[in-house]
Amino acid sequence: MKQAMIIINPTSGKEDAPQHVRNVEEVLHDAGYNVTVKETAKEGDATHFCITACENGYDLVVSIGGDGTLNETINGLSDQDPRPKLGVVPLGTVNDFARALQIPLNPAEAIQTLTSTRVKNVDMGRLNGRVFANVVATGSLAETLSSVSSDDKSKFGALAYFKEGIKDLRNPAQPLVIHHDGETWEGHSPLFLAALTNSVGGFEKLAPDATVDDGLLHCFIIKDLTVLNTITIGISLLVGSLKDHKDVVYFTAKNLSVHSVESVRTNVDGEEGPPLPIELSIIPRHIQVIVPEED
Ligand SMILES: Nc1ncnc2c1ncn2[C@@H]1O[C@H](COP(=O)(O)OP(=O)(O)OP(=O)(O)O)[C@@H](O)[C@H]1O
Repeated sequence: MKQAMIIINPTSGKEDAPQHVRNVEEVLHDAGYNVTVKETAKEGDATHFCITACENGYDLVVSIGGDGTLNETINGLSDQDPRPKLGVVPLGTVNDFARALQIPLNPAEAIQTLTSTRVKNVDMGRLNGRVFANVVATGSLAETLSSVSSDDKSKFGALAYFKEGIKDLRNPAQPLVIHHDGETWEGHSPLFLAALTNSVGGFEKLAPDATVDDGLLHCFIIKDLTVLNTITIGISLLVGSLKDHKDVVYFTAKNLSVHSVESVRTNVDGEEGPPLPIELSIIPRHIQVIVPEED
């Protein structure tokens, strides 16, 4: 019999993960899986559960939670061989990974897609020793956006980031040095983003050219943030033209590093990451993710 592990974070999003578990168990059981359920109690649990699943030859791991739980799950999967397939039931407040893969944001619909026969080989990013699935952000605005509360994200969706971002106008941009593919960008920036997928912070058109298997980091440097350009940058973010904004530098890369003479923090897949310096690279088409059948 095939083996599946369900990894569930009971605190994700609206904290309604436990009520979906029975449904996931039933769907997977009907599809011929023997199912083990593991509930996380703290940071790092999802990674450890996932490593155990790999070591015991599981065929499928399902992450039920937000992008943070997903990040921990892929950190358990990434260095194992062989690796189970990954299923995702998005229950967080943002769910960028599910948005990028057209996995339904409605949990009941997402659960039905777990038996889909369609699988996509998805790029992962490496940041120093860890792996990420969606985005790395750094700079003062990234720090401010990290402090957006789950309550606000649930209430206002992606607009919660605008609400918090406006406050950042008071903070000075930080000095960053970014090396990529033999080039260097040096200057002050309130925000540097490296995205693997089109959806960042729930903004599905932030990086419209990014596909989950293109082998590229899509990078944006905001050069300046003023009252006036916050509005125009916000509009470009919504309509999918951020890379063309006059105060934005855009490039793609397979490897890059970011340094600063100041102490600067990062945000990785929506959770606090390590401080600078960071080295980023792509692991192309690394994880097999179950995605909905094509229409
Ligand atoms: N039982 C638990 N209690 C508290 N925190 C937990 C528990 N289990 C896991 N965590 C931590 O919660 C973090 C956030 O979880 P997750 O991303 O799934 O939810 P979210 O923050 O509501 O969603 P989103 O990232 O979409 O906003 C994870 O990175 C994990 O370390």
